[in-house]
Formats: sequence, C-alpha cells, structure tokens
Amino acid sequence: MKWNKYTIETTTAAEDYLSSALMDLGIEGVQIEDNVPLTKEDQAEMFIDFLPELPPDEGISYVSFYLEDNGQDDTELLKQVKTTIEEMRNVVDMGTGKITSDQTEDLDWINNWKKFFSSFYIEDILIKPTWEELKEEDRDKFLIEIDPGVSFGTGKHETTQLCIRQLLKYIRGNETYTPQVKTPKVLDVGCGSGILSIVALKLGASEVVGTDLDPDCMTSTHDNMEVNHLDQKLGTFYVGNLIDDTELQEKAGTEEFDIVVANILADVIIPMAPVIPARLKKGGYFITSGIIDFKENDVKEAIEKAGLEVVEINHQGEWVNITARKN
Ligand SMILES: C[S@@+](CC[C@H](N)C(=O)[O-])C[C@H]1O[C@@H](n2cnc3c(N)ncnc32)[C@H](O)[C@@H]1O
Repeated sequence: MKWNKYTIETTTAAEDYLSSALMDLGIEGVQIEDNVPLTKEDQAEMFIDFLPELPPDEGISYVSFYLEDNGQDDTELLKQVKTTIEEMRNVVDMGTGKITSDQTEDLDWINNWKKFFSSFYIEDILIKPTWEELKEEDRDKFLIEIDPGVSFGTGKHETTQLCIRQLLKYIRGNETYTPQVKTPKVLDVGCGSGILSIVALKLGASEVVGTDLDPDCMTSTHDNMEVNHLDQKLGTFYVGNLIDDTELQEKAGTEEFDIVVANILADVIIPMAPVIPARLKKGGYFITSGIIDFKENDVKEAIEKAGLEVVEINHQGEWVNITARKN
C-alpha cells in the first residue's frame, strides 16, 4: 500500500499543539522528530537505558502525517492544514511552517515487526509466535506461545533470554544446581507480555504474581496465559510501581517468594533493590536483567547494599544478568 507523507517544519514549542490540531482535522497517526532529549521517565517507559548523542536542540521540529494514496486529491485537506498553521501563528511560534511531501510504501507499523519474529529456541524451550503454525515435528517440544501485542517480551531480547536461562536453572535445576523448592512461588516485576511468568509456570512454579506500570501488559499477560493453557488462577497481575507503592508491596506479598525476577532497566532496578529482600523467603533468589554492561557495577552495589548476596553474573551481548540470594 502506498502512502503520501507530508512533513511540516515547525518549532518544538508548537509541535504538540500542531499534532493535536492535525488530529482535529481528522488526521490519524502523527510523527514528531526533534532533538529534544528524552526525560528519565520517557526512557524508562520506552526501555531505553542509554541514548545516542543527539545534535544540539535548535528548537526545530518536523511533524509528519500520512495519507493513504488511493487516488484521492489531498489538496483540500492540505489547504486546511496551511490555514491551521497560519491561525496558530497568533499563539505560538510556528517556525517556517513549510510543508514538504514524499511517498512511502507499506506502513503497517503495528504488524510489520511480526515479520522478524519467528520460532526460536532458548535452550530446549521453543518460543513460537501464536500466529505461526506449530510444525508436526515440534509437537512434543517444551513450547511457549507468545503474542506480545503492544507489550515488551517476545523472548528475542538478550535480557529476556538471560532471565529465562536463570529460571531454567533455579526452577528446573542443572548439573551445577539442584533447586531446594520444586514448585516455587515467583514474583515477576515488569511482566510485559507475561513471558517470564509463563516460563516459570511451565517449568513448575506453583503460582506467579506479576506487576507492570503499563496496564496494556495485563491484557497481554492474561491472553498469553490462556494461549499457553495456563489456569488464570495461577497468576495474579497488578498495575503499579513496587518501588514506592506500599499497598502494592503488601498485595504482592511479604517474604512469600522463592524467586523474584525483574527484567527492567538498571535505572529502575537500582531504586527497586531495597524492596526486594522483603518480598523473598530466606534462601530465595533475585534474578534480574535489563542491565546494560556499563551499569553492571552500580546494580551489583545496589543489590548488595540491599542485603542480598550476588551469586552469579552472566552476560549476553552488551546485556547483563545478576542473580542474588537472600541468606
Ligand atoms: C524489558 S520489559 C520486560 C518484559 C518481560 N518481562 C521480558 O522479560 O521480556 C520491562 C517491563 O517493565 C515495565 N516497567 C518499567 N518500570 C517498571 C516498574 N517500576 N515497575 C514495574 N514494571 C516496570 C515496563 O513497562 C516493561 O513492560
């Protein structure tokens, strides 16, 4: 499908007003490009731990919108856009307001990523997108089916894989470690698509509790539990921030968990570390990732300061897993 892309050169002061004015004209899906650095909150929400160097912010912003090219004439709508820009000059600096056009193909943003997600293994666990047919020869495999929807967690990311390997070790056991608890209770902080909760349950966890800041993750997690034929009663999921929400800390449970897994970001794990020991039973493990390599020491220090003993540090690419025990 072809699309006409229109880009308005404006100012960072005007970009939000302009986007909302474009939406008022019935335009859906506006893209903003500027050099304004992301705030800490934006970084956490977008799972970005470090940012590329941006050119200096000179206050210029490019606001683009797309119109499907189905032979229609965009002239009338563009006239309305130009009028809107001129009217807005009375209230905000609109910059040049120059409109340029381009044509682009296939803009199925919501679904395009699916082309890059196909079945793969983490050790003996076969992770398969829900929309892919299960091959006859894979019927007896340890299977996890996932549709992350708009949440994070296909299993492809190094940090998810680091956590899954640790869940394998600390729930199922391996040649170097024999779990003391066969059916652990697991807390999954930052559950995203629910992938780690589902792996934990499939490996034998008796129950999981999950949390995430993003309400969409509740839907993804419940849907993925269902796809994986897991009784919804085995999982309880809450929206909220364990770091400072004492009500959530209580609801999640005190000294209840054999394993707490948190694949978030170094900048989130560091302030979260102090509340983790109180969630764990004695002898329980904290498995964490989402840590970029240059923040490894900061996270390790925070975990040790919280009173846990770091027992393992693993790396995959530039990402780090730290596993710690409550003694
Ligand atoms: C990298 S994703 C991990 C998703 C999934 N657990 C996985 O391993 O693939 C991090 C998730 O943590 C959530 N998150 C960020 N800060 C959080 C916080 N303070 N408490 C709970 N969840 C948080 C994000 O919304 C996101 O869904």
